[in-house]
Amino acid sequence: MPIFEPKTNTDKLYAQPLAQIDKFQFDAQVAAVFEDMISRSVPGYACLVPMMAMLAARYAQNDSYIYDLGCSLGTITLAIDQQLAAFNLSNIKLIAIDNAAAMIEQCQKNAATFSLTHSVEFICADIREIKIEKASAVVLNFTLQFITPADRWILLKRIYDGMQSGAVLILSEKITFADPDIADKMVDLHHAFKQANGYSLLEINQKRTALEQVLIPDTLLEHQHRLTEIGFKGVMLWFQCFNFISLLAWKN
Ligand SMILES: C[S@@+](CC[C@H](N)C(=O)[O-])C[C@H]1O[C@@H](n2cnc3c(N)ncnc32)[C@H](O)[C@@H]1O
Ligand SMILES: O=C(O)C(=O)C[C@]1(C(=O)O)C=C[C@@H](O)C=C1
Repeated sequence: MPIFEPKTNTDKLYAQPLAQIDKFQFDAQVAAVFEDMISRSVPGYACLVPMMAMLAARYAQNDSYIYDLGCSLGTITLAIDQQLAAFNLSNIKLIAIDNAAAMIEQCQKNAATFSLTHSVEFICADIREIKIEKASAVVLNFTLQFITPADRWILLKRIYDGMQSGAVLILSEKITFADPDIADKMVDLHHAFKQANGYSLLEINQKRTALEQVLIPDTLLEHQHRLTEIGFKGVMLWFQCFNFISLLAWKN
């Protein structure tokens, strides 16, 4: 019995043997099955979405912006819009950004079916190039891992500089481990999770190859050191399921 039942188009992108495995990219084919793909591929995703939205809503401030960087289909943004209702805030704008045109198009269609209670802007752009300002909460949900490692520090520093006093960064990532035994066990458990959700070994292996040079995970220690070095006052691990984690980092 799968842990998650597919809600939309089922992801079969790697179900057949491929003569050549291209680098994974967030194109129209991926956007069409993304909801199913991420739910069946990221352990804990179904729990992460409402909890991250709750965290963002908890730290949101009046007259500020909340950013969802690498928003894909806008799942987190829509969840934040709902969760804000409990916190009595005014003049909040949600800004959701992704550089994959297919994702932003689908995202806008999704949002149109919701009755949004806040101002929401969807932008198709590279998050390394946009201005970040007046932020009370910034979400990076499995996005930083797709940014070239050399660009990660400066991106996080720009986010930090655009955050108001007391603001938070919620950073979820697939991680790797310094201990090779633990690293192997975590990868094995992640693959078992995928198998339990109906992916075949062929699908798992072909997607792993496609992701190899595209998704480059850091260790938890690397994340913690970088955030502290940049100036975050505190960095707290609030979620972990196998090799998938989420951190809450806050500014003084
Ligand atoms: C794993 S998905 C994120 C999932 C999404 N945050 C969610 O919770 O459903 C990674 C997303 O980051 C986007 N992305 C990767 N690099 C980017 C960049 N430089 N600028 C903007 N978006 C980027 C991809 O297009 C993709 O939609
Ligand atoms: O499928 C995998 O192996 C993953 O690492 C999951 C992951 C991610 O963490 O971003 C990779 C690509 C897709 O965007 C969805 C999920």
